Amino acid sequence: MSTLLEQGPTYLLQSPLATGAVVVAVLLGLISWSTTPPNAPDLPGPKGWPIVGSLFQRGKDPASTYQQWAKIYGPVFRMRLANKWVVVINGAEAGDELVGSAQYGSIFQSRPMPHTLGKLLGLASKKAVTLGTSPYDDLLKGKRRLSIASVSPAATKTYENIIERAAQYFVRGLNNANKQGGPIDAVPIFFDAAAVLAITVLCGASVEEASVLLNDIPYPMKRLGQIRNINGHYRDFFPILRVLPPSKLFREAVEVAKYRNGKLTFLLNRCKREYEEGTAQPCAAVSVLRENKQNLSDESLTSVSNSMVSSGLDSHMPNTLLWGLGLLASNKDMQEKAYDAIISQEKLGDAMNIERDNYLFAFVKEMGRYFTTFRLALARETIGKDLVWKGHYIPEGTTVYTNCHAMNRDPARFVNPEKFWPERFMSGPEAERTMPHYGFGIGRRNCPAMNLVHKEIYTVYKRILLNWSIELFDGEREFDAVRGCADGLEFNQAPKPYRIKLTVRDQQKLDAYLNTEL
Ligand code: HEM
Repeated sequence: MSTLLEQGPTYLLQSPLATGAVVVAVLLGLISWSTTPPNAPDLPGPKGWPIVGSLFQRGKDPASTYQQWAKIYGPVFRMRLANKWVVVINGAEAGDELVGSAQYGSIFQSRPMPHTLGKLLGLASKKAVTLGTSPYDDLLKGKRRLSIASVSPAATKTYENIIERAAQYFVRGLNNANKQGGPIDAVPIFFDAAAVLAITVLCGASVEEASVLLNDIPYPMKRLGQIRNINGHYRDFFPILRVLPPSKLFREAVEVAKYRNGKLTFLLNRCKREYEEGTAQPCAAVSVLRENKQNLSDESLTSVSNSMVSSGLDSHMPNTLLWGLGLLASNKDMQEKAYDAIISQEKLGDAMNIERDNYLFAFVKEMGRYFTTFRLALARETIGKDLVWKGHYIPEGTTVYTNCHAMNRDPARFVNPEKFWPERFMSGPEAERTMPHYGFGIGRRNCPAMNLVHKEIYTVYKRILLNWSIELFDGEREFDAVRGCADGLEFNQAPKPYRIKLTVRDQQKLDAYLNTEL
Protein backbone atom coordinates (compact mmCIF):
# COMPACT_ATOMS: atom_id res chain seq x y z
CA MET A 1 0.00 0.00 0.00
CA SER A 2 2.79 2.36 0.85
CA THR A 3 4.37 1.71 -2.59
CA LEU A 4 1.06 2.49 -4.22
CA LEU A 5 0.73 5.67 -2.22
CA GLU A 6 4.32 6.71 -2.94
CA GLN A 7 4.44 5.86 -6.65
CA GLY A 8 0.73 6.26 -7.58
CA PRO A 9 -0.15 5.39 -11.23
CA THR A 10 3.51 4.53 -12.02
CA TYR A 11 3.29 1.54 -9.63
CA LEU A 12 0.05 0.35 -11.24
CA LEU A 13 1.62 0.38 -14.68
CA GLN A 14 4.71 -1.50 -13.50
CA SER A 15 2.92 -4.26 -11.53
CA PRO A 16 1.03 -6.76 -13.77
CA LEU A 17 -0.96 -7.97 -10.76
CA ALA A 18 -2.14 -4.50 -9.85
CA THR A 19 -2.89 -3.66 -13.51
CA GLY A 20 -4.95 -6.88 -13.78
CA ALA A 21 -6.85 -6.02 -10.62
CA VAL A 22 -7.67 -2.56 -11.93
CA VAL A 23 -8.83 -3.93 -15.32
CA VAL A 24 -11.07 -6.50 -13.60
CA ALA A 25 -12.50 -3.84 -11.27
CA VAL A 26 -13.21 -1.51 -14.20
CA LEU A 27 -14.82 -4.35 -16.20
CA LEU A 28 -17.00 -5.40 -13.26
CA GLY A 29 -17.98 -1.78 -12.74
CA LEU A 30 -18.91 -1.46 -16.42
CA ILE A 31 -20.91 -4.71 -16.42
CA SER A 32 -22.63 -3.73 -13.19
CA TRP A 33 -23.43 -0.28 -14.59
CA SER A 34 -24.75 -1.72 -17.88
CA THR A 35 -26.86 -4.33 -16.08
CA THR A 36 -28.36 -2.12 -13.41
CA PRO A 37 -31.69 -1.02 -14.80
CA PRO A 38 -33.09 2.36 -13.87
CA ASN A 39 -36.62 2.94 -12.66
CA ALA A 40 -37.13 0.05 -10.28
CA PRO A 41 -40.69 -0.96 -9.42
CA ASP A 42 -41.42 -0.34 -5.77
CA LEU A 43 -42.48 -3.80 -4.64
CA PRO A 44 -41.03 -6.41 -2.31
CA GLY A 45 -38.97 -9.17 -3.90
CA PRO A 46 -35.84 -11.30 -3.69
CA LYS A 47 -32.62 -9.34 -3.25
CA GLY A 48 -30.69 -11.18 -5.93
CA TRP A 49 -26.94 -11.25 -6.47
CA PRO A 50 -24.73 -8.42 -7.75
CA ILE A 51 -24.81 -8.03 -11.54
CA VAL A 52 -26.92 -11.14 -12.32
CA GLY A 53 -29.78 -10.35 -9.94
CA SER A 54 -32.08 -13.38 -9.47
CA LEU A 55 -31.22 -14.94 -12.82
CA PHE A 56 -29.56 -18.01 -11.33
CA GLN A 57 -31.92 -18.31 -8.35
CA ARG A 58 -34.89 -19.16 -10.57
CA GLY A 59 -33.91 -22.83 -10.66
CA LYS A 60 -34.97 -25.40 -13.24
CA ASP A 61 -38.66 -24.55 -12.99
CA PRO A 62 -39.01 -20.76 -12.74
CA ALA A 63 -42.84 -20.77 -12.56
CA SER A 64 -42.77 -23.03 -9.47
CA THR A 65 -39.95 -20.98 -7.92
CA TYR A 66 -41.97 -17.76 -8.39
CA GLN A 67 -44.98 -19.51 -6.84
CA GLN A 68 -42.81 -20.24 -3.77
CA TRP A 69 -41.38 -16.69 -3.67
CA ALA A 70 -44.94 -15.34 -3.71
CA LYS A 71 -45.41 -16.99 -0.30
CA ILE A 72 -42.58 -14.80 1.05
CA TYR A 73 -43.03 -11.53 -0.87
CA GLY A 74 -46.74 -11.56 -1.68
CA PRO A 75 -48.71 -12.35 -4.86
CA VAL A 76 -47.10 -9.50 -6.80
CA PHE A 77 -43.35 -9.09 -6.40
CA ARG A 78 -40.43 -7.68 -8.32
CA MET A 79 -37.09 -9.24 -9.20
CA ARG A 80 -34.09 -8.18 -11.19
CA LEU A 81 -32.88 -10.42 -14.00
CA ALA A 82 -29.50 -8.84 -14.79
CA ASN A 83 -30.38 -5.67 -16.72
CA LYS A 84 -34.17 -5.95 -16.36
CA TRP A 85 -36.66 -5.39 -13.61
CA VAL A 86 -39.51 -7.87 -13.85
CA VAL A 87 -42.80 -7.82 -11.95
CA VAL A 88 -44.29 -11.28 -11.42
CA ILE A 89 -48.04 -11.70 -10.79
CA ASN A 90 -48.84 -14.96 -9.04
CA GLY A 91 -52.26 -14.72 -7.40
CA ALA A 92 -55.63 -15.10 -9.14
CA GLU A 93 -57.15 -12.07 -7.42
CA ALA A 94 -54.16 -9.84 -8.20
CA GLY A 95 -54.11 -11.13 -11.80
CA ASP A 96 -57.81 -10.38 -12.25
CA GLU A 97 -57.47 -6.97 -10.64
CA LEU A 98 -54.37 -5.83 -12.51
CA VAL A 99 -54.28 -7.57 -15.87
CA GLY A 100 -57.90 -8.67 -16.21
CA SER A 101 -59.75 -5.55 -15.08
CA ALA A 102 -61.20 -2.64 -17.02
CA GLN A 103 -59.45 -0.32 -14.55
CA TYR A 104 -55.85 -1.41 -15.15
CA GLY A 105 -56.01 -3.94 -18.02
CA SER A 106 -54.94 -1.47 -20.73
CA ILE A 107 -51.68 -0.78 -18.85
CA PHE A 108 -50.74 -4.46 -19.18
CA GLN A 109 -51.58 -4.88 -22.85
CA SER A 110 -48.18 -4.54 -24.49
CA ARG A 111 -45.39 -7.06 -24.92
CA PRO A 112 -41.65 -6.45 -24.60
CA MET A 113 -39.43 -7.10 -27.61
CA PRO A 114 -36.34 -8.87 -26.30
CA HIS A 115 -33.09 -8.24 -28.17
CA THR A 116 -32.76 -11.79 -29.59
CA LEU A 117 -36.29 -11.95 -30.93
CA GLY A 118 -36.07 -8.44 -32.39
CA LYS A 119 -32.87 -9.40 -34.19
CA LEU A 120 -34.47 -12.58 -35.55
CA LEU A 121 -37.43 -10.64 -36.90
CA GLY A 122 -35.10 -8.12 -38.51
CA LEU A 123 -33.25 -10.92 -40.32
CA ALA A 124 -36.17 -13.22 -41.16
CA SER A 125 -38.96 -10.70 -41.95
CA LYS A 126 -41.49 -8.83 -39.89
CA LYS A 127 -44.07 -11.33 -41.18
CA ALA A 128 -42.64 -13.78 -38.67
CA VAL A 129 -43.80 -11.64 -35.74
CA THR A 130 -46.79 -13.37 -34.19
CA LEU A 131 -49.47 -11.47 -32.31
CA GLY A 132 -48.18 -13.03 -29.14
CA THR A 133 -44.83 -11.31 -29.58
CA SER A 134 -46.09 -7.95 -30.89
CA PRO A 135 -45.91 -4.85 -28.72
CA TYR A 136 -49.19 -2.95 -28.55
CA ASP A 137 -49.96 -0.46 -31.35
CA ASP A 138 -52.81 0.37 -33.73
CA LEU A 139 -51.76 -2.33 -36.19
CA LEU A 140 -51.81 -4.89 -33.39
CA LYS A 141 -55.38 -3.89 -32.54
CA GLY A 142 -56.49 -4.62 -36.12
CA LYS A 143 -54.58 -7.91 -36.26
CA ARG A 144 -55.98 -9.07 -32.93
CA ARG A 145 -59.52 -8.27 -34.07
CA LEU A 146 -59.00 -10.46 -37.14
CA SER A 147 -57.62 -13.34 -35.12
CA ILE A 148 -60.49 -13.16 -32.62
CA ALA A 149 -63.04 -13.24 -35.46
CA SER A 150 -61.36 -16.23 -37.06
CA VAL A 151 -61.62 -18.39 -33.92
CA SER A 152 -64.98 -17.19 -32.60
CA PRO A 153 -67.47 -19.96 -31.64
CA ALA A 154 -69.47 -19.24 -34.83
CA ALA A 155 -66.37 -19.46 -37.05
CA THR A 156 -65.12 -22.54 -35.19
CA LYS A 157 -68.40 -24.31 -35.95
CA THR A 158 -67.64 -24.02 -39.66
CA TYR A 159 -64.28 -25.80 -39.19
CA GLU A 160 -65.82 -28.92 -37.64
CA ASN A 161 -65.23 -31.03 -40.71
CA ILE A 162 -61.60 -29.93 -40.99
CA ILE A 163 -61.06 -30.80 -37.32
CA GLU A 164 -62.62 -34.25 -37.90
CA ARG A 165 -60.24 -34.86 -40.83
CA ALA A 166 -57.25 -33.91 -38.72
CA ALA A 167 -58.50 -36.14 -35.87
CA GLN A 168 -58.62 -39.01 -38.35
CA TYR A 169 -55.00 -38.21 -39.18
CA PHE A 170 -54.10 -38.56 -35.47
CA VAL A 171 -55.88 -41.95 -35.41
CA ARG A 172 -54.13 -43.05 -38.61
CA GLY A 173 -50.74 -42.18 -37.11
CA LEU A 174 -51.47 -44.14 -33.93
CA ASN A 175 -52.88 -47.06 -35.94
CA ASN A 176 -49.76 -47.27 -38.12
CA ALA A 177 -47.59 -47.33 -35.00
CA ASN A 178 -49.84 -49.90 -33.33
CA LYS A 179 -49.60 -52.22 -36.33
CA GLN A 180 -45.83 -52.46 -35.75
CA GLY A 181 -46.58 -54.16 -32.41
CA GLY A 182 -44.78 -53.09 -29.25
CA PRO A 183 -44.98 -49.84 -27.30
CA ILE A 184 -45.96 -46.54 -28.89
CA ASP A 185 -44.20 -43.25 -28.36
CA ALA A 186 -46.92 -40.72 -29.20
CA VAL A 187 -44.53 -37.73 -29.31
CA PRO A 188 -43.58 -37.78 -33.03
CA ILE A 189 -47.13 -38.77 -34.03
CA PHE A 190 -48.72 -35.94 -32.03
CA PHE A 191 -46.21 -33.29 -33.13
CA ASP A 192 -46.76 -34.20 -36.77
CA ALA A 193 -50.56 -34.40 -36.44
CA ALA A 194 -50.83 -31.17 -34.40
CA ALA A 195 -48.97 -29.36 -37.21
CA VAL A 196 -51.39 -30.87 -39.75
CA LEU A 197 -54.33 -29.79 -37.57
CA ALA A 198 -53.00 -26.22 -37.35
CA ILE A 199 -52.32 -25.92 -41.09
CA THR A 200 -55.60 -27.44 -42.22
CA VAL A 201 -57.67 -25.26 -39.87
CA LEU A 202 -55.72 -22.20 -41.02
CA CYS A 203 -56.13 -22.62 -44.74
CA GLY A 204 -58.37 -25.59 -45.47
CA ALA A 205 -55.51 -27.56 -47.11
CA SER A 206 -55.94 -31.32 -47.33
CA VAL A 207 -54.22 -33.39 -44.64
CA GLU A 208 -52.05 -34.93 -47.37
CA GLU A 209 -50.80 -31.52 -48.49
CA ALA A 210 -50.36 -30.32 -44.91
CA SER A 211 -48.42 -33.42 -43.89
CA VAL A 212 -45.70 -32.84 -46.51
CA LEU A 213 -45.73 -29.05 -46.47
CA LEU A 214 -43.18 -28.56 -43.73
CA ASN A 215 -41.08 -31.65 -44.32
CA ASP A 216 -38.26 -29.76 -45.99
CA ILE A 217 -37.82 -27.14 -43.25
CA PRO A 218 -34.16 -27.57 -42.38
CA TYR A 219 -34.32 -27.47 -38.55
CA PRO A 220 -36.97 -28.44 -36.00
CA MET A 221 -39.88 -26.04 -35.79
CA LYS A 222 -39.34 -25.65 -32.05
CA ARG A 223 -36.28 -23.47 -32.74
CA LEU A 224 -38.66 -20.50 -33.02
CA GLY A 225 -40.26 -21.28 -29.66
CA GLN A 226 -36.78 -21.54 -28.16
CA ILE A 227 -36.10 -17.96 -29.25
CA ARG A 228 -39.50 -16.80 -27.93
CA ASN A 229 -38.91 -18.54 -24.58
CA ILE A 230 -39.87 -16.23 -21.73
CA ASN A 231 -36.98 -17.58 -19.68
CA GLY A 232 -34.75 -15.76 -22.11
CA HIS A 233 -31.29 -15.81 -23.59
CA TYR A 234 -28.20 -14.47 -21.88
CA ARG A 235 -27.82 -11.88 -24.63
CA ASP A 236 -31.21 -10.44 -23.68
CA PHE A 237 -29.99 -9.86 -20.12
CA PHE A 238 -26.32 -9.00 -20.70
CA PRO A 239 -25.88 -6.48 -23.55
CA ILE A 240 -22.11 -7.01 -23.43
CA LEU A 241 -22.61 -10.55 -24.83
CA ARG A 242 -24.17 -9.16 -28.01
CA VAL A 243 -20.70 -8.56 -29.44
CA LEU A 244 -20.30 -12.35 -29.76
CA PRO A 245 -21.22 -14.02 -33.08
CA PRO A 246 -24.82 -15.34 -33.27
CA SER A 247 -25.42 -18.74 -31.68
CA LYS A 248 -26.20 -21.90 -33.67
CA LEU A 249 -29.71 -21.95 -32.19
CA PHE A 250 -30.31 -18.39 -33.37
CA ARG A 251 -29.04 -19.05 -36.90
CA GLU A 252 -31.24 -22.13 -37.17
CA ALA A 253 -34.29 -20.24 -35.87
CA VAL A 254 -33.79 -17.57 -38.56
CA GLU A 255 -33.79 -20.28 -41.24
CA VAL A 256 -36.96 -21.85 -39.81
CA ALA A 257 -38.72 -18.47 -39.71
CA LYS A 258 -37.79 -17.73 -43.34
CA TYR A 259 -38.96 -21.11 -44.60
CA ARG A 260 -42.15 -21.00 -42.57
CA ASN A 261 -43.03 -17.54 -43.88
CA GLY A 262 -42.51 -18.72 -47.44
CA LYS A 263 -44.91 -21.65 -46.98
CA LEU A 264 -47.53 -19.57 -45.19
CA THR A 265 -47.39 -16.84 -47.82
CA PHE A 266 -47.98 -19.48 -50.50
CA LEU A 267 -51.01 -20.93 -48.65
CA LEU A 268 -52.44 -17.53 -47.86
CA ASN A 269 -52.12 -16.35 -51.47
CA ARG A 270 -53.99 -19.45 -52.59
CA CYS A 271 -56.75 -18.82 -50.03
CA LYS A 272 -56.98 -15.20 -51.22
CA ARG A 273 -57.32 -16.25 -54.83
CA GLU A 274 -60.03 -18.79 -53.98
CA TYR A 275 -61.78 -16.28 -51.74
CA GLU A 276 -61.88 -13.73 -54.56
CA GLU A 277 -63.16 -16.39 -56.98
CA GLY A 278 -65.78 -17.46 -54.43
CA THR A 279 -64.49 -21.06 -54.31
CA ALA A 280 -62.75 -21.00 -50.88
CA GLN A 281 -63.75 -23.55 -48.22
CA PRO A 282 -64.41 -22.24 -44.69
CA CYS A 283 -61.14 -21.99 -42.77
CA ALA A 284 -59.46 -19.50 -40.43
CA ALA A 285 -57.69 -17.62 -43.26
CA VAL A 286 -61.00 -17.14 -45.08
CA SER A 287 -62.56 -15.83 -41.85
CA VAL A 288 -59.64 -13.40 -41.59
CA LEU A 289 -60.07 -12.23 -45.20
CA ARG A 290 -63.82 -11.79 -44.71
CA GLU A 291 -63.24 -9.74 -41.58
CA ASN A 292 -60.38 -7.67 -43.06
CA LYS A 293 -62.40 -4.55 -43.72
CA GLN A 294 -59.43 -2.32 -42.98
CA ASN A 295 -57.48 -3.93 -45.81
CA LEU A 296 -54.43 -4.81 -43.77
CA SER A 297 -51.25 -5.38 -45.76
CA ASP A 298 -50.02 -8.81 -46.87
CA GLU A 299 -47.34 -8.55 -44.20
CA SER A 300 -49.99 -8.16 -41.47
CA LEU A 301 -52.08 -11.01 -42.83
CA THR A 302 -49.10 -13.38 -42.90
CA SER A 303 -48.28 -12.28 -39.39
CA VAL A 304 -51.85 -13.12 -38.25
CA SER A 305 -51.58 -16.50 -40.01
CA ASN A 306 -48.26 -17.14 -38.31
CA SER A 307 -49.99 -16.54 -34.98
CA MET A 308 -52.79 -18.94 -35.84
CA VAL A 309 -50.47 -21.83 -36.60
CA SER A 310 -47.63 -21.29 -34.19
CA SER A 311 -49.28 -23.06 -31.25
CA GLY A 312 -49.71 -26.20 -33.37
CA LEU A 313 -46.36 -25.96 -35.11
CA ASP A 314 -44.41 -25.15 -31.97
CA SER A 315 -45.55 -27.07 -28.96
CA HIS A 316 -48.57 -25.96 -26.90
CA MET A 317 -51.05 -28.12 -28.73
CA PRO A 318 -49.01 -31.35 -28.95
CA ASN A 319 -47.73 -30.95 -25.38
CA THR A 320 -51.24 -30.39 -24.01
CA LEU A 321 -52.50 -33.44 -25.91
CA LEU A 322 -49.58 -35.55 -24.63
CA TRP A 323 -50.26 -34.70 -20.97
CA GLY A 324 -53.92 -35.67 -21.31
CA LEU A 325 -53.20 -38.86 -23.24
CA GLY A 326 -50.77 -40.00 -20.54
CA LEU A 327 -53.27 -39.23 -17.81
CA LEU A 328 -56.05 -41.13 -19.58
CA ALA A 329 -53.68 -44.07 -20.10
CA SER A 330 -52.64 -44.07 -16.45
CA ASN A 331 -56.13 -43.72 -15.00
CA LYS A 332 -58.69 -46.35 -16.05
CA ASP A 333 -61.48 -44.69 -14.09
CA MET A 334 -61.08 -41.35 -15.88
CA GLN A 335 -60.75 -43.12 -19.21
CA GLU A 336 -64.01 -45.03 -18.69
CA LYS A 337 -65.86 -41.88 -17.63
CA ALA A 338 -64.56 -40.10 -20.73
CA TYR A 339 -65.59 -42.99 -22.97
CA ASP A 340 -69.08 -43.13 -21.42
CA ALA A 341 -69.43 -39.38 -21.91
CA ILE A 342 -68.62 -39.75 -25.62
CA ILE A 343 -71.20 -42.51 -26.03
CA SER A 344 -73.88 -40.48 -24.19
CA GLN A 345 -73.05 -37.44 -26.30
CA GLU A 346 -73.34 -39.52 -29.50
CA LYS A 347 -76.79 -40.73 -28.35
CA LEU A 348 -78.11 -37.42 -27.06
CA GLY A 349 -76.53 -35.08 -29.65
CA ASP A 350 -77.43 -31.47 -28.99
CA ALA A 351 -79.73 -32.55 -26.15
CA MET A 352 -76.61 -32.84 -23.98
CA ASN A 353 -75.04 -29.61 -22.83
CA ILE A 354 -71.46 -30.45 -23.69
CA GLU A 355 -70.06 -27.54 -21.69
CA ARG A 356 -71.83 -28.60 -18.49
CA ASP A 357 -72.62 -32.31 -18.59
CA ASN A 358 -69.90 -33.98 -20.62
CA TYR A 359 -67.07 -35.48 -18.55
CA LEU A 360 -64.58 -35.53 -21.45
CA PHE A 361 -65.23 -31.85 -22.12
CA ALA A 362 -64.65 -31.09 -18.43
CA PHE A 363 -61.50 -33.24 -18.58
CA VAL A 364 -60.22 -31.11 -21.49
CA LYS A 365 -60.85 -27.90 -19.54
CA GLU A 366 -59.22 -29.28 -16.42
CA MET A 367 -56.15 -30.28 -18.45
CA GLY A 368 -55.76 -26.63 -19.43
CA ARG A 369 -55.91 -25.60 -15.79
CA TYR A 370 -53.94 -28.34 -14.14
CA PHE A 371 -51.08 -28.75 -16.63
CA THR A 372 -50.91 -25.08 -17.73
CA THR A 373 -48.38 -25.98 -20.42
CA PHE A 374 -47.68 -22.29 -21.02
CA ARG A 375 -46.82 -21.61 -17.40
CA LEU A 376 -45.64 -18.03 -17.63
CA ALA A 377 -47.68 -17.26 -20.77
CA LEU A 378 -46.02 -14.57 -22.87
CA ALA A 379 -44.35 -11.61 -21.19
CA ARG A 380 -46.22 -8.30 -20.90
CA GLU A 381 -44.89 -4.76 -20.80
CA THR A 382 -46.71 -1.93 -19.07
CA ILE A 383 -47.69 0.85 -21.42
CA GLY A 384 -49.30 4.29 -21.35
CA LYS A 385 -48.49 5.42 -17.84
CA ASP A 386 -46.81 4.64 -14.56
CA LEU A 387 -49.05 2.75 -12.18
CA VAL A 388 -49.49 3.08 -8.45
CA TRP A 389 -51.29 0.03 -7.11
CA LYS A 390 -51.96 -0.38 -3.38
CA GLY A 391 -49.17 2.13 -2.77
CA HIS A 392 -46.68 0.27 -5.00
CA TYR A 393 -45.15 2.07 -7.96
CA ILE A 394 -44.77 0.20 -11.28
CA PRO A 395 -43.18 2.42 -13.95
CA GLU A 396 -44.27 2.39 -17.58
CA GLY A 397 -42.16 -0.01 -19.63
CA THR A 398 -41.81 -2.64 -16.89
CA THR A 399 -41.69 -6.28 -18.02
CA VAL A 400 -44.43 -8.35 -16.35
CA TYR A 401 -44.72 -12.12 -16.08
CA THR A 402 -48.22 -13.49 -15.47
CA ASN A 403 -47.57 -16.75 -13.64
CA CYS A 404 -50.59 -18.68 -14.97
CA HIS A 405 -49.27 -21.84 -13.32
CA ALA A 406 -49.47 -20.21 -9.88
CA MET A 407 -52.84 -18.53 -10.58
CA ASN A 408 -54.28 -21.89 -11.62
CA ARG A 409 -53.07 -23.28 -8.29
CA ASP A 410 -54.42 -20.47 -6.15
CA PRO A 411 -56.52 -22.06 -3.37
CA ALA A 412 -58.51 -18.85 -3.04
CA ARG A 413 -59.82 -19.43 -6.55
CA PHE A 414 -59.84 -23.23 -7.01
CA VAL A 415 -60.97 -25.86 -4.52
CA ASN A 416 -58.14 -28.32 -3.91
CA PRO A 417 -56.09 -26.88 -6.79
CA GLU A 418 -53.36 -29.53 -6.69
CA LYS A 419 -55.93 -32.19 -7.57
CA PHE A 420 -56.81 -33.05 -11.17
CA TRP A 421 -60.58 -32.96 -10.84
CA PRO A 422 -62.62 -32.46 -14.06
CA GLU A 423 -65.86 -32.46 -12.06
CA ARG A 424 -64.98 -28.96 -10.78
CA PHE A 425 -66.26 -27.73 -14.16
CA MET A 426 -69.47 -29.81 -13.93
CA SER A 427 -70.65 -29.76 -10.35
CA GLY A 428 -67.96 -27.73 -8.56
CA PRO A 429 -68.46 -24.26 -7.05
CA GLU A 430 -70.10 -21.74 -9.35
CA ALA A 431 -66.98 -19.56 -9.64
CA GLU A 432 -65.07 -22.50 -11.10
CA ARG A 433 -67.82 -23.51 -13.49
CA THR A 434 -68.51 -20.07 -14.84
CA MET A 435 -65.10 -18.38 -14.96
CA PRO A 436 -62.32 -19.47 -17.30
CA HIS A 437 -59.09 -20.72 -15.74
CA TYR A 438 -55.76 -19.06 -16.55
CA GLY A 439 -54.32 -21.68 -18.93
CA PHE A 440 -55.11 -19.37 -21.84
CA GLY A 441 -53.72 -16.30 -20.14
CA ILE A 442 -55.60 -13.30 -18.85
CA GLY A 443 -56.95 -9.90 -19.89
CA ARG A 444 -56.67 -8.04 -23.17
CA ARG A 445 -53.85 -10.14 -24.59
CA ASN A 446 -55.24 -13.54 -23.59
CA CYS A 447 -55.40 -16.42 -26.05
CA PRO A 448 -58.37 -15.85 -28.34
CA ALA A 449 -58.54 -19.53 -29.36
CA MET A 450 -59.86 -21.23 -26.21
CA ASN A 451 -63.10 -22.34 -27.86
CA LEU A 452 -61.35 -23.72 -30.89
CA VAL A 453 -58.73 -25.48 -28.78
CA HIS A 454 -61.38 -27.16 -26.60
CA LYS A 455 -63.19 -28.40 -29.67
CA GLU A 456 -59.97 -29.67 -31.29
CA ILE A 457 -58.74 -31.54 -28.22
CA TYR A 458 -62.19 -32.98 -27.51
CA THR A 459 -62.48 -34.28 -31.08
CA VAL A 460 -59.00 -35.84 -31.11
CA TYR A 461 -59.55 -37.68 -27.79
CA LYS A 462 -63.04 -38.69 -28.82
CA ARG A 463 -61.76 -40.38 -31.99
CA ILE A 464 -58.91 -42.07 -30.13
CA LEU A 465 -61.10 -43.32 -27.27
CA LEU A 466 -63.84 -44.56 -29.61
CA ASN A 467 -61.29 -46.81 -31.26
CA TRP A 468 -58.96 -47.96 -28.51
CA SER A 469 -58.55 -48.43 -24.82
CA ILE A 470 -55.21 -47.00 -23.73
CA GLU A 471 -52.70 -48.24 -21.16
CA LEU A 472 -49.25 -47.18 -20.11
CA PHE A 473 -46.68 -49.61 -21.48
CA ASP A 474 -43.96 -49.20 -18.86
CA GLY A 475 -46.05 -49.57 -15.72
CA GLU A 476 -47.36 -46.86 -13.41
CA ARG A 477 -46.30 -43.25 -13.93
CA GLU A 478 -47.31 -40.10 -12.19
CA PHE A 479 -48.72 -37.35 -14.42
CA ASP A 480 -48.11 -34.58 -11.92
CA ALA A 481 -47.86 -31.17 -13.62
CA VAL A 482 -44.66 -30.29 -11.72
CA ARG A 483 -42.92 -33.55 -10.83
CA GLY A 484 -43.85 -35.12 -14.17
CA CYS A 485 -42.60 -32.21 -16.25
CA ALA A 486 -39.70 -32.84 -18.67
CA ASP A 487 -38.09 -29.39 -18.54
CA GLY A 488 -39.48 -26.41 -16.65
CA LEU A 489 -37.15 -24.02 -18.47
CA GLU A 490 -38.58 -24.78 -21.92
CA PHE A 491 -40.86 -22.37 -23.79
CA ASN A 492 -43.76 -24.74 -23.18
CA GLN A 493 -43.94 -27.63 -20.72
CA ALA A 494 -44.05 -31.25 -21.92
CA PRO A 495 -44.49 -34.40 -19.82
CA LYS A 496 -41.51 -36.68 -19.26
CA PRO A 497 -41.35 -39.33 -22.00
CA TYR A 498 -43.74 -42.28 -21.67
CA ARG A 499 -45.02 -45.06 -23.92
CA ILE A 500 -48.49 -46.44 -24.40
CA LYS A 501 -50.22 -49.65 -25.47
CA LEU A 502 -53.42 -49.53 -27.53
CA THR A 503 -56.10 -52.23 -27.56
CA VAL A 504 -58.54 -52.01 -30.45
CA ARG A 505 -62.18 -51.90 -29.31
CA ASP A 506 -63.66 -53.07 -32.62
CA GLN A 507 -61.36 -53.76 -35.58
CA GLN A 508 -64.16 -53.54 -38.16
CA LYS A 509 -65.27 -50.15 -36.90
CA LEU A 510 -61.69 -48.88 -36.83
CA ASP A 511 -61.09 -50.04 -40.43
CA ALA A 512 -64.38 -48.51 -41.55
CA TYR A 513 -63.52 -45.22 -39.81
CA LEU A 514 -60.09 -45.06 -41.41
CA ASN A 515 -61.57 -45.80 -44.83
CA THR A 516 -64.19 -43.08 -44.54
CA GLU A 517 -63.50 -40.03 -46.66
CA LEU A 518 -64.43 -37.08 -44.47
C1 HEM B 1 -53.36 -25.93 -26.18
C2 HEM B 1 -53.34 -24.92 -26.98
C3 HEM B 1 -53.08 -23.49 -26.58
C4 HEM B 1 -52.73 -22.93 -25.38
C5 HEM B 1 -52.47 -23.65 -24.05
C6 HEM B 1 -52.60 -21.51 -25.58
C7 HEM B 1 -52.25 -20.61 -24.60
C8 HEM B 1 -51.94 -19.29 -24.85
C9 HEM B 1 -51.44 -18.37 -23.87
C10 HEM B 1 -51.18 -18.70 -22.40
C11 HEM B 1 -51.24 -17.18 -24.49
C12 HEM B 1 -50.70 -15.90 -23.84
C13 HEM B 1 -51.85 -15.16 -23.25
C14 HEM B 1 -51.49 -14.04 -22.32
O1 HEM B 1 -50.42 -13.44 -22.42
O2 HEM B 1 -52.31 -13.75 -21.44
C15 HEM B 1 -51.65 -17.34 -25.86
C16 HEM B 1 -51.61 -16.34 -26.80
C17 HEM B 1 -52.14 -16.47 -28.07
N1 HEM B 1 -52.72 -17.59 -28.62
FE1 HEM B 1 -52.93 -19.37 -27.73
N2 HEM B 1 -52.91 -21.22 -26.88
C18 HEM B 1 -53.21 -22.40 -27.53
C19 HEM B 1 -53.60 -22.54 -28.84
C20 HEM B 1 -53.83 -21.52 -29.71
C21 HEM B 1 -54.36 -21.66 -31.05
C22 HEM B 1 -54.82 -22.98 -31.68
C23 HEM B 1 -54.42 -20.41 -31.60
C24 HEM B 1 -54.93 -19.95 -32.93
C25 HEM B 1 -55.64 -20.65 -33.75
C26 HEM B 1 -53.89 -19.49 -30.60
C27 HEM B 1 -53.77 -18.14 -30.78
C28 HEM B 1 -53.13 -17.30 -29.89
C29 HEM B 1 -52.81 -15.91 -30.18
C30 HEM B 1 -53.12 -15.17 -31.48
C31 HEM B 1 -52.18 -15.39 -29.03
C32 HEM B 1 -51.60 -14.00 -28.85
C33 HEM B 1 -52.62 -13.06 -28.25
C34 HEM B 1 -52.06 -11.65 -28.08
O3 HEM B 1 -50.88 -11.48 -27.77
O4 HEM B 1 -52.82 -10.72 -28.26
N3 HEM B 1 -53.56 -20.20 -29.47
N4 HEM B 1 -52.07 -18.63 -26.07
